[in-house]
Formats: sequence, structure tokens, C-alpha cells
Amino acid sequence: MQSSGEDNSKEDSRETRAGFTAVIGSPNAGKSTLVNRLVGAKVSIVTHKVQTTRFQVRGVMMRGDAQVVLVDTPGIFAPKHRLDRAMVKSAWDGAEGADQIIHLVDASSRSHKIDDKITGADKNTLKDDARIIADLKASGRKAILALNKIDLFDRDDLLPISQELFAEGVYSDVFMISGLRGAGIKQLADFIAEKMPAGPFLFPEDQAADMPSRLLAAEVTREKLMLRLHQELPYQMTVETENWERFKDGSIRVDQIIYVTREGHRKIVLGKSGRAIKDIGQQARKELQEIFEVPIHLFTRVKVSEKWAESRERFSAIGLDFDV
Ligand SMILES: Nc1nc2c(ncn2[C@@H]2O[C@H](COP(=O)(O)OP(=O)(O)OP(=O)(O)O)[C@@H](O)[C@H]2O)c(=O)[nH]1
Repeated sequence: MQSSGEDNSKEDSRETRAGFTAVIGSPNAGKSTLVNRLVGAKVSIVTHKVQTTRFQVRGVMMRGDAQVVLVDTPGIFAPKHRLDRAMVKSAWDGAEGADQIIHLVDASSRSHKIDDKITGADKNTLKDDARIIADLKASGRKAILALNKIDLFDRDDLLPISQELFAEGVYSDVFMISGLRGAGIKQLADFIAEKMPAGPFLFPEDQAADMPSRLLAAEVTREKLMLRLHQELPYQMTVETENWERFKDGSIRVDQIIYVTREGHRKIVLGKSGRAIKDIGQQARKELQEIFEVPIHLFTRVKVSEKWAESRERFSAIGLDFDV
């Protein structure tokens, strides 16, 4: 159609960029705080209270015409199984520099450089960071070093810490930041946005801010499905949050589709007289209310489709495996 052709060319003239940035670091390095800073206020609703490691897109940062999907990659460097190793390897190979890695280091775990005092927690953090550095060395990839919590230090004291880390030879750039107070965040955000490859947005722009909430909600429902039906159903099943609507009274309406591959699986998910899906929905709604601390109206539908395979492929191509 003539008119839609015109619309498309208008769309095309906007040069968008989009890609993935992994934020890695020891527990307590400040990953959630940093992601919230980069993305904006809306994500914090997701990250507080939740075991954030269980889902892997942490946030979607919009900056000008760039979209940066901030991801966790637990196990990206330490895959347990051979199959995982192969997948991780192909994910990195396929990424070809399109992805970036931010290694977030808690500067306070290294303050013994200044005061000679080292705690047990510091020791664990140093061990975690040493492992990440060793893995970066082995992978041959360069990361961005973000030295965090600089608000706790004098600038002069930070220099020996950053120099020592940079000497490891695994970092391309160094940023001194405070996720909590905001120092250095604008520079870091501009830098990673600038590095995104040209291409269409990975998530619709108007949904980007809600995307982590949508994914988390899908993950909660999937967990309830697995808990109830793991013996009857194979894992070929995915949950998608197709609609996420906030109302003025604070409540949220969530519409989800559960995709299964066979009619027989659909019947299992529904259960006798719809009992199974009803229980699963109730449990999911309860947990979502606890997470978001507002009333949730959850509507689920079950569809037979190959769609799960498509989305799995799309995400596993960049090393995310939220469906197994
Ligand atoms: N002083 C200071 N504290 C910070 C900063 N960033 C984070 N923190 C604190 O460090 C603690 C851990 O922060 P989180 O963002 O939860 O760190 P995380 O463990 O990497 O994130 P999760 O993996 O999601 O748990 C919290 O108490 C934060 O308030 C910072 O820039 N300065």
C-alpha cells in the first residue's frame, strides 16, 4: 500500500542503534543500583525484593536513538555442561563485538590498598573478581571496567586501585562511578550507547521501560507452571506477557500467553475443568502482588504454537537462555 510505504521510509530514515551490554560483577558490587540509574526509575520496582539473577534482562536503556539491553550473564564464563559451553562460545563468537561487557568492581572491597584492613567479605569479592578477570583473559575479550562506589573515597586513593586493575590487561576503558550518587553515570551511559551497532530496536520503544517487568512476570508464571506440571510436560513451553497496563489506582493488568507445542500439552496446562490453569494463575498473581506491591489482575491464555521455538532461537543467539 502506498501510504504504508511512505511510513516505512520515514521510519527507515531514523538511524537507530541497538545491542546488548552485559553487566557482570561480584554479588553486592552494585549491579542493580547501576542498572536502575542507567534505565531510570521504573525498573527499581522489579529489582527490589526479587532474586534478580533468575531472569536475565535487567533493563532496557534508551538514549537518543540507541537502545541498550542490559543483561546478566550468569554462567556466561563458567558454563557447567558441555552443551552450555558450546552455546556460550557461539553466543560470544556470534556477537562479534556487538555486545559489550561492563565489569563492575566494588572499589571498597579493595580499600585495603589504602588502610591495610581486609575483611572476609572483601576476600570473597576479590576471589570473584579474580575469576572474572581470569575468564576475560581466557576469552580474549576486553571489558569496560566500572569502578563503583567512588563516593566512599578520595579521588587520589582510587588511582592505585584502578591502575592495578587496568594492569591486568583485560579492560579497554575505565570509568569511575557511583551508581548510588550518580557520579560518572552520564559518561558511562553515553559511551555504551555510542558503541551500539546500527540496527532496529530489539524491544518496542514504548514497552522498553516495562520490559523487565514483563519478562519477570512471564518468568513467575512459567515457574508456577513448571512446579505444578513438571512431570507431565516437557520443557517446550514459553510464557509471554503480551499486555502490561498500569491503572490510575496503581493496579496493573497483565495479559499472558502460554505457548505449548501440542494440543495435548494445552489440555494438560488447562487441567480438568480448567483447574490447573486456575491454580497456576492464582499462585502467579499472588507472587506478582508480593513483588510489585500493588493489586495485579492476571489473565492467561494457552496457545498451541511453534512460537516458543522462535523466541528461544532469537534469544539464545545472543547467549540468553530464559526458557530452559
Ligand atoms: N556507597 C555506595 N554504595 C553503593 C553504590 N552502589 C551500590 N551500593 C550499595 O551496595 C549494595 C549492593 O547493591 P546492589 O545494587 O544490590 O548490588 P548487586 O548485589 O550487584 O545487585 P544484585 O545482583 O541485583 O543483588 C547496596 O547496599 C547498595 O546501596 C555506590 O555507588 N556507592
